[in-house]
Amino acid sequence: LVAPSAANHKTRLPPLQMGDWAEANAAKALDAQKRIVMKFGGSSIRDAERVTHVADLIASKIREGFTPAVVVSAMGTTTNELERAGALALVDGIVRVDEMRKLHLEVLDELELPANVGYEVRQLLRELESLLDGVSMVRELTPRTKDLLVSFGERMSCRIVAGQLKEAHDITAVPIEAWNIGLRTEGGHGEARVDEECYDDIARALRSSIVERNEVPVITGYVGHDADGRVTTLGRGGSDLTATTLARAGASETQEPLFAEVQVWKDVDGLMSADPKVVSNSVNVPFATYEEAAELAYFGASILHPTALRPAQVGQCPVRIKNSYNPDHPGTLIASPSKIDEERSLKSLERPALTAITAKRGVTLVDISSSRMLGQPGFLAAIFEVFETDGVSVDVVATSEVSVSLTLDPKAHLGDEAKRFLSPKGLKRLEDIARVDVRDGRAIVSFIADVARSTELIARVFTVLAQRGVKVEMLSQGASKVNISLVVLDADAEEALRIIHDEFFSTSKEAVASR
Ligand SMILES: Nc1ncnc2c1ncn2[C@@H]1O[C@H](COP(=O)(O)OP(=O)(O)O)[C@@H](O)[C@H]1O
Ligand SMILES: N[C@@H](CC(=O)OP(=O)(O)O)C(=O)O
Repeated sequence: LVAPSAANHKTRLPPLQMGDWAEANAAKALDAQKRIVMKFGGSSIRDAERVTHVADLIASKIREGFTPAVVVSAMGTTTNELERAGALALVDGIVRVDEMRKLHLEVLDELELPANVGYEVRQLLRELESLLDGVSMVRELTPRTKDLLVSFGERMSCRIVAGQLKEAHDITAVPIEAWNIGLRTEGGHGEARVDEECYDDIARALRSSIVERNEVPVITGYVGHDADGRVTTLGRGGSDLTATTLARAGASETQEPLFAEVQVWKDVDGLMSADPKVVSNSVNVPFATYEEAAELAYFGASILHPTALRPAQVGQCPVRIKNSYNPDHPGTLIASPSKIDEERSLKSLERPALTAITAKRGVTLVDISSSRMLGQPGFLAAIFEVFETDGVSVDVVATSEVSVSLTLDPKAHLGDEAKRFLSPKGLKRLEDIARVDVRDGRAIVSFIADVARSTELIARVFTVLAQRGVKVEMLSQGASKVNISLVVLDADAEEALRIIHDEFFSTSKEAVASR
C-alpha cells in the first residue's frame, strides 16, 4: 500500500468553479464531516510496535478521506514514572530517569526516526534530568515544578508519533505543545481547568494548521499554560479533556464546526458494562449519552477523565471510544439523548435496565442527624454551609427531614490533607446543630440505569446483595436521573460489582439487549 501524503489527501474534491456557492458549501460541509480529533492514550502508544500501529491507523483514516488532529498522552506509564522520579529526587535526593530514557531511546532506535526527532527527544531527556537535579538539590517539589516535570512525557511522545507519521507515511505531521495552539488554563496546578476564553485562539490555530496548511498536528494531551505562561496539567487522565477541548473550541456559532467527532482510542472495546479488570465478563456498551458517560467517569470508571464529556456536550460533538488493539470493533458512541435514541432504533436495540456499573473507592460517609431540627426549615442549608465554608467537596447525598447522609469525594482533597474532612472549627459548628457520625473506608457503587425502571432495579440489587451478605449503608438516586448510587464497605466494593453485574448481565436476555 502506498500512503498518500497529507497534501494529496486534501485534493480528493474536484476544483470548484467561481461563484458555484452551493457546491462550495456542500464541499465545506463534507470536509467538516471528515475532520476528527483522534486521541491516543498511553496504553495505545506504549512501545515501538504500538506507535507503528497507531501511525498506521492514522494513515489509514487519512486514506479513507478523514482529516485528523491527533492528541497523544505520554507513552505507557511514563507519567507515573515521572511522578515517582520527582518523589525520589525530593525524598532521597536521587536522580533516576533510566527507565524513561531506555523506553524513549529504544523506540527512536527501533523506528529509525530521523536525527532531528532523536535530537529533540534527547534534549528533553537532558532538560528533565536537570530539573530533577534541581529538585534533589533544593529538596523542594512545588505543584508548579511537578507540572513542569510531568509534562515531559507528552512532549516526548508527540515528537515520536509525529516522527513516525512522517517517516513511515510521508504525512506532514507536526508535533505541537498544546500551549502553542493557545490552550490556557486557570485554577492553579495539578488539576487546572481549561480557560474558556482560549477557545477562539485554539480554533484559529487548528484551522490554519489542518485546513490551510494541510498538516496533521500531533498535540500534547494533559498539559497547558496558565496566564503567566507556566506549564500546568489537567489532572491525571487529562488528555481526554484536551481532545474534547479541541472539539469544543472548534464548535463555532458562525462557521461549520471544525470537528465532526472525537475518537478516544483506548485498550478496551469502548465503554464496558463494568471495569474489565474487575469484572471479567463485562460487555460493551454501544451507546451512552454525554450525561451517562460523565456520571460513570465521575463515579470511578477510569476509562475517561471525569470532566472530559462536558466540552463535547456543550459543543455537541459526539465522542467515540475505540480500541486501538481492535480497531474494527465499533466501540461506544457518546452523544446527545436524541442521537442515541435514533441510533438505538436504527439497530432495533432497547435500552437495558442497567447500562453500566462502577465503584468509587476510599470514600468517607458522614451521617448527620438532629431531632432538635425536626420540621425546622433551614436544616439542610445550615449543614451545607459548613461544608462550603471549609471547601470540602460532597459527592452523594441522601436526606430525611431530620438526618442527612453524605459522602466526601476522596479525590477532592488530593495533595491537601486538611481538606479530607471538616476543620475542627467546621466540625464543632456541625456538632452544635446535629449529631455527627463519620465512617471511613466506604465505596460508592453507581449504576447508569434506565431510571424509569428504578424500582425493579433497586429491588433486584438489594435482593442479590442481601443474599450474598453485602450490606448497603446508603442509597441515593441522582437528580440527573441517569444514575443510582449505593454506599457499601470499601472491602465489599469489588464483590458488590461482580454480584450486581452477574444479576443483570449473565442472563442471556439482558446481555443481548445491552449489545
Ligand atoms: N466501564 C469501563 N469500561 C471500560 N474500561 C474501563 C471501565 N472502567 C474502568 N476501565 C478501565 O479503563 C482503562 C482504559 O483507560 P486508560 O487506562 O486511561 O486508557 P489510556 O491510558 O489508553 O487513555 C481500561 O483498561 C479499563 O481497565
Ligand atoms: N499522561 C497523563 C495524561 C493522560 O491522559 O494519560 P492516559 O490517556 O494514558 O490516561 C496521565 O497518565 O495521567
